[in-house]
Amino acid sequence: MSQDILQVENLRIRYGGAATDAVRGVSFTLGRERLGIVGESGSGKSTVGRALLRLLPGATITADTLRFAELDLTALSEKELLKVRGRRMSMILQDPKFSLNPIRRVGDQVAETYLRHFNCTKAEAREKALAMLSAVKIRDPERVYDQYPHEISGGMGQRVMIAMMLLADPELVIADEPTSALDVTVRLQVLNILDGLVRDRGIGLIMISHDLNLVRNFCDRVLIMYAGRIVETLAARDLDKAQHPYTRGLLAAQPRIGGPRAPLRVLDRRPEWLEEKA
Ligand SMILES: Nc1ncnc2c1ncn2[C@@H]1O[C@H](COP(=O)(O)OP(=O)(O)OP(=O)(O)O)[C@@H](O)[C@H]1O
Repeated sequence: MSQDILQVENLRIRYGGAATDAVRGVSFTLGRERLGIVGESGSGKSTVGRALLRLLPGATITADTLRFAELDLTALSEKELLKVRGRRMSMILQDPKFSLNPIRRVGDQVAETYLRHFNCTKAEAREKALAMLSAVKIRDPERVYDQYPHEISGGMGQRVMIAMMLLADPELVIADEPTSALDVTVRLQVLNILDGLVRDRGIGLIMISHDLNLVRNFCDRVLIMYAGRIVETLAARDLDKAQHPYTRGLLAAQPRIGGPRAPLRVLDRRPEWLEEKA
């Protein structure tokens, strides 16, 4: 049997009312690895991520295959999805402000994730939540547990979100720009945590990012998306050897610190890149 955690074949997604598909025939597999998805804003990266959790109300999702472990994701009912989301598959978003409930204590929100999926007491869920807050390097978890979201910093909020998403020990984590709002030190800590999950627990990780340096250094493989399609798939270490002119354009458009001053490059876009492959 395949070791892939995820198999995606010919995934198409159209938002309600849109004239064209936001994602147009995307295919890839994910093993127990770190897979980066990069591309400019609007290329469809987040839409692919959300489609895997079927978190796209009003959008039409079709695929020849959309398989997560033994599950056919296209066939799951909403009730079945509730058992999968946050338990076997979870998504870390860029900004904790949109994901934490402002009027509930941080720790209660984390513990609730555990209570929802496991048959345990509130005290056990609290213990689990405190342990996970420590695991994401929150120094005083007891104090943070009792705080409200507005009382903690953005970096801490992001770690709380990550704790919440990892508490139920998921097999697949989709991280959508998880570190772009964080300062450099916290960012490294978060990447270390995610890296440890892949190496020690064998999860599959999808890292959605604009940051080519990040995916080059952190991921095993990279998918490059342009206008709803994957234009190139590469081993992350080979990113600089990319062949597709769009990927080459993305690489060339990165600002370089310390190099000679030069005008920032503008991305070239050609109509033939939009064409469907035969
Ligand atoms: N809720 C929505 N309703 C309608 N169209 C949407 C919605 N969300 C995204 N889109 C459209 O789908 C396309 C893909 O957007 P998506 O957010 O997936 O891109 P992205 O590559 O993740 O961009 P970013 O890096 O800015 O998040 C874009 O054309 C976008 O305008």
